[in-house]
Amino acid sequence: MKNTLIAPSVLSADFANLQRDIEMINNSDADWFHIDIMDGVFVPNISFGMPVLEAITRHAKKTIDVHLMIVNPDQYIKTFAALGATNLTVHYEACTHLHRTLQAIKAEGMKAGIAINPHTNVALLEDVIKDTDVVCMMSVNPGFGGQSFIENTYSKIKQLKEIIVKHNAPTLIEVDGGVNDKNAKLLVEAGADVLVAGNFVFKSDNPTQTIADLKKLTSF
Ligand SMILES: O=C(CO)[C@H](O)[C@H](O)COP(=O)(O)O
Repeated sequence: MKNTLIAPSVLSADFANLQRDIEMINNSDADWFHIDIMDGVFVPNISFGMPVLEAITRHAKKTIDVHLMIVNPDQYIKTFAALGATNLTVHYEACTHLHRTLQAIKAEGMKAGIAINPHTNVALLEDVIKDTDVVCMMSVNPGFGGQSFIENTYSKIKQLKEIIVKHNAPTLIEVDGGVNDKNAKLLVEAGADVLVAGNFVFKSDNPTQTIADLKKLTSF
């Protein structure tokens, strides 16, 4: 039985009612809180920073999956560890010494993740895959929620899964961007382990039910 992990993206939450939305996730079938940190440099958007993350982790009762869409992520590893991040994911495209960055994340007691943009070939991860706990595969261009899913993601997942199996790596495949009820099962069949969903969850009439439906749809 495949137990797919569901990670609602807080980026799409109602920030005027953030505690309400955090409690919704706490009480739902979701597995992770997906936290999108954007600096306005690596991506053309600024989301939120440490004060908001501190407020989230004060109330969140599930895995805190932090996705850094920032330049110079090495500068902030200790900060996010202190704020309670469970997973810390950096962008391949933002790291000069990626292997060292992964080691630094683990040294702070966090799971180490690598995110790749739609244009980045998964083969570039082969030499660090055994050191990687999560690969966050962007299925939209990073920076905004509510974008359309990029279709070649399926083949990238299959290619990445082959690399993970070849190296007997502990790596989870997380898909981030444009996930919905139309592509979720196909993504899991291609090899995805974790599905990030922002707008599909938070813009629905009943986010709790939407999460439950996604979980049921992808656990088979
Ligand atoms: O990383 C992100 C944007 O850069 C978001 O997590 C991603 O887009 C999820 O939002 P949605 O499900 O609405 O696409």
